[in-house]
Amino acid sequence: MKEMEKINTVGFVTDKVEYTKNNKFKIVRGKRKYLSLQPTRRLSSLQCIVENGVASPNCSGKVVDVKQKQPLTPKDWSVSSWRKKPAKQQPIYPDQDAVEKIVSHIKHLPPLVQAEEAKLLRFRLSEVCRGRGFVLQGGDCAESLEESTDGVRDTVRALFKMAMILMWGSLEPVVKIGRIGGQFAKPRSEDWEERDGQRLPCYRGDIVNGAPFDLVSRIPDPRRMLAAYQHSAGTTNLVRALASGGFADLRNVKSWGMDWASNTEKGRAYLDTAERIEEAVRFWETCGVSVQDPIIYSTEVFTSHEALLLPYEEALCRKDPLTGDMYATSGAFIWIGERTRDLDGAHVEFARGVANPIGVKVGSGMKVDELLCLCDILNPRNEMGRLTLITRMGSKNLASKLPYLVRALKKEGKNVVWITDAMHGNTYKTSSGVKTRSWNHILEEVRDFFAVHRAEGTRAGGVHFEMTGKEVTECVGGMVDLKAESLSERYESLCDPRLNLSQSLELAFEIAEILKRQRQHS
Ligand SMILES: O=C[C@H](O)[C@H](O)COP(=O)(O)O
Ligand SMILES: C=C(OP(=O)(O)O)C(=O)O
Ligand SMILES: [Mn+2]
Repeated sequence: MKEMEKINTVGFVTDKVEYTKNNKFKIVRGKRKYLSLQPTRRLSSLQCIVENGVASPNCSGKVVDVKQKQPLTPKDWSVSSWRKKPAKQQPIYPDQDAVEKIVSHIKHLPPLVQAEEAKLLRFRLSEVCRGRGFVLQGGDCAESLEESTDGVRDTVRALFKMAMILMWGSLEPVVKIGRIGGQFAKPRSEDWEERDGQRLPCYRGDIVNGAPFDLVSRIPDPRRMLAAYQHSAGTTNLVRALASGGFADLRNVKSWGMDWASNTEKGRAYLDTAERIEEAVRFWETCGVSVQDPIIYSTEVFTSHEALLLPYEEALCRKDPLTGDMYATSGAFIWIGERTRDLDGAHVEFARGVANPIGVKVGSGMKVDELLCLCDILNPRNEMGRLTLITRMGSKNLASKLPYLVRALKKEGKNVVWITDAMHGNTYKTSSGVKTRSWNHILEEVRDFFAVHRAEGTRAGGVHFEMTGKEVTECVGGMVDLKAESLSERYESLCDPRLNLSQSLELAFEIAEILKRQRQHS
C-alpha cells in the first residue's frame, strides 16, 4: 500500500491518504486543508472531498474508511413534525381530503432535484462562506404555470450574462441560483383583496389559486400542487439543459441585447467591459480551449424557491439513500420568508430537518437574539454552506440595522453566507396604485450592504433579485429611465415588480465595479 501526501481535490487536500487496490483510497489522517483557489467541476477519479466521512458530490473515487457520520437530519424531527406548530400563510382549502389525496400522490412521484444537487450547492456555498465566490440568486417573484419555454430560457440566460459580468469584476466563481422551478407559493400582506366593492381571497401563487380577480380563480385548489410539480419538472429539466449547453452563444456580446447602453458614456463603458469579456473568451479559444469544451459552454444553475406551502414541501421530502438524510427535493435551495420565520413556527421546524442548503430572509425588524437562535436551530453544527441569510431591509434601513446583526454573528463565530435581497424592502405604490421599485433604491441598498460588510470586516457573499430576461416595465429607473407612467406598458408580474433585462445587466455592471474595487483593495 502506497502512502501519498496530499491529494488534490475540488478545493481541499486531505492530509494523508493511502491508496488501496482498484484506485480506492482511505484517509489516514482526517484533517482537511484548503489547497486550491480555483474549485473545478471536473474531478478525476481520485478527487474527492470528504466531509463528515461522506464523499463529496461528483466524486467518483471511493472512500473506504469513513468516519462515523453524524446525521444531518435530527432524530427528533420528521417530515410532518411541522404539523404540530403554528403554520402561517397557509391557504384554507375548501376540501381537506382532496388536499391529502394530492399530497399522497405527490409523495410517490420522482424528486424534482437529486440530493446530490443540494449537496453540491451546499459545498459551493461553503466555499462562499470561506470567502471564495459570490452568489447570484434571481428570478421571478412568482412563477406562472403559463410560463413559456422562451420565458424560462430568457431568465436563465439573463442570469448567465449577469454571472459573467460579476465574474469579470470579482475574478471569482459565481454561484447561480434561480428563483425558478418551484417559486409558486406567495406569502401576502393581506388575506383579502377588494376591487370595486367586491372582496375575494388574495392571490397566493399559482400553486394555490389563480391570479384573475374572480371567485372561481381565487378559491384554493389542491390540484394546482400537481400542476406546479409538473411545471417545475419541465422547467428544472430545461434549466439543466441550458446549463449544460446554453453558454456557447453568449460569448458573442452582440447577442446580449445591450442596445440600450450605446447612448450614454456609462453605457459605452459597460459595452467596453462586455467586449473585453468576449475578447477573453476568444483569447482562450486561440490558446486551444475549444468552445466545445464544457468548461466554456457549460455551467451550473441551481433551483430555489420559498418553502412556504408545507403540505407540498412535505410530499417532496425524500431520504438520500447514501446518507439517510432527508432532503427537500422540491428545489436545491429553499428559503424561509420574512413573514414565516418565527422561531417556534412550522416553517422553521420543517427547514431544520432537511439537509439542503437553506436561506432565511432577514428584515429590518430582526433582533440580534432572534437571529442567533435561528442560527442555532437551523444550523446547530455551525456548518459552512448550510445557512444563507438574505437581508431585505430596504435602502432606508439597511445601513443602520444590519451592522448590529453582522457584528453579533461575527462575535459568536456563526458561519453564514450573507446575501442581500435589495428588492423586498424597496417596494412602494405609485400614485395610481401600481406596485413598483426604483432601480436607484435597489443599487443603494446593494452598495450599503457592501459598505456594512467592509466596515465590519465580514463578507458580502452575494445578491438576490426579482428579475426576468424580458423587457418588462415593472421597476422604474435605470439607464432606460423607465417612468411611472410607462409601467402599464408591459407589467406582467403576478406579484412583485421585477427588474427587466437591461435593468438587471446594468445592475450587474455596477456590482462588478464594486467587486473589482474590493478585489483591488484586498
Ligand atoms: O414576494 C413577496 C411577497 O409575497 C410580496 O411582496 C407580498 O406582496 P403584498 O404585500 O402585496 O402582499
Ligand atoms: C416573499 C418574499 O420575500 P420576503 O419573505 O422577503 O417578503 C420573496 O422573496 O418572494
Ligand atoms: Mn416578491
